Amino acid sequence: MPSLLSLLRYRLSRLLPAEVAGSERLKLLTPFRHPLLVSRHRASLIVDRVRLFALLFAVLTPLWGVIDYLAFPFPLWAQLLGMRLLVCLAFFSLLLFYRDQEHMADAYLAMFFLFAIPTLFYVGSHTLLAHYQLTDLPAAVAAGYAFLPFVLMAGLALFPLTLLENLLVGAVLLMAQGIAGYMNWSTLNWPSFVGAFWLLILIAGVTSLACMSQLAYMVALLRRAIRDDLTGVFARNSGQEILQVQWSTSLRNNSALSVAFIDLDHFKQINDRFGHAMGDQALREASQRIQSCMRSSDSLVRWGGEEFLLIMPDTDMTRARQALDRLQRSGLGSRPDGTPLTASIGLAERFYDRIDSSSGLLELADSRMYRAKAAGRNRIQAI
Ligand SMILES: Nc1nc2c(ncn2[C@@H]2O[C@H](COP(=O)(O)OP(=O)(O)OP(=O)(O)O)[C@@H](O)[C@H]2O)c(=O)[nH]1
Repeated sequence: MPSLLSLLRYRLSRLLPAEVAGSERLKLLTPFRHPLLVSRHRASLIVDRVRLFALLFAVLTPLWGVIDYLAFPFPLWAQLLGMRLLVCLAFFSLLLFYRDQEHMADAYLAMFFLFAIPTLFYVGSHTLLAHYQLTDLPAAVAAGYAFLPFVLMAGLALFPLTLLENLLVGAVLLMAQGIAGYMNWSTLNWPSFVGAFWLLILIAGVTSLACMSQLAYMVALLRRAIRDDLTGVFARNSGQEILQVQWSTSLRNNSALSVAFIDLDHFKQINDRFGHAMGDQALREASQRIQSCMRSSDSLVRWGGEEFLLIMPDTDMTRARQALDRLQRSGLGSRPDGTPLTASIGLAERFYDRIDSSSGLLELADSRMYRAKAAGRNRIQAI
């Protein structure tokens, strides 16, 4: 029995892409606590997909007018064409003029526009079609208008969304379809409508899986691109991006921003005496120790070989100093000979040091780190 249970657990765990680490799996469920870079890249990917969708719809919507012209009497086809041209204009405007700032709020707004435009068209076209008694080919073409929610639901699969986001959008689409049926907007008869509604629910389920697996691959690829292989903390390139974002945020919110350079002391000796593998182990342990003392909003970056940058948003000099004192007390691990591994730390803060650029803040923290080295190592230099 236990072996059956463990087999089941194993099989279930294999349903998720293997690239996604255990701790990352929760990120597939809700958008909360996504790391800054994941949110930024996800937001810009979603807005790019919205643009792709908008281009596709902007081109296809007026083209369908030819079929309306062949199937429907005048003035129905002309009224529908008028609506289609408006929709085309709205999609082109979304494609050309929507500006995103790599925030999830922008991504949600872009998706809202993308889905609102066809929804308005859906309501408008059904209101119009309801005034005509259509039979044969015109009735068959009119039935096609009922399938727009299916196109939207399936199109959702293009986006890297969490389960919660997907359920919310899916629920709105299902609700809209339900209301359309209740108000008799649908061009389908009741039995066909109910069958179609079930189909829409099934598509919603498949779409959720597609969205989550897209997100899973995005998170995994991003981790590889932005993380340092050895320690798992942010690599230098992503650290520079994070610093830029945090600097802009601190300017916008008029909030504190502290950065600290942490350089391990006499690290070369570990490599020279005990070998590179032991050096690697010491680097991994030190980075874990630093991370365990940080807040979840702080970012740890491996800036160079044995040098780390700690970025602490919303943290003034006093609180940053307290955090680093705590780190020094808890230690950075031990060297292979059992003696403590120490670091020289240079700390700078935007308001306290009256700094007006992110590069100035970095330079000051770096120069203070060198002063900590010169003053005898294993210390924090904050002035
Ligand atoms: N094992 C290992 N060593 C590394 C890695 N990256 C850099 N190093 C080593 O880190 C050492 C840094 O040496 P130094 O710049 O002289 O610094 P230090 O010995 O810590 O001396 P101080 O900073 O002055 O206290 C070099 O021996 C590098 O080879 C790495 O990924 N793994």
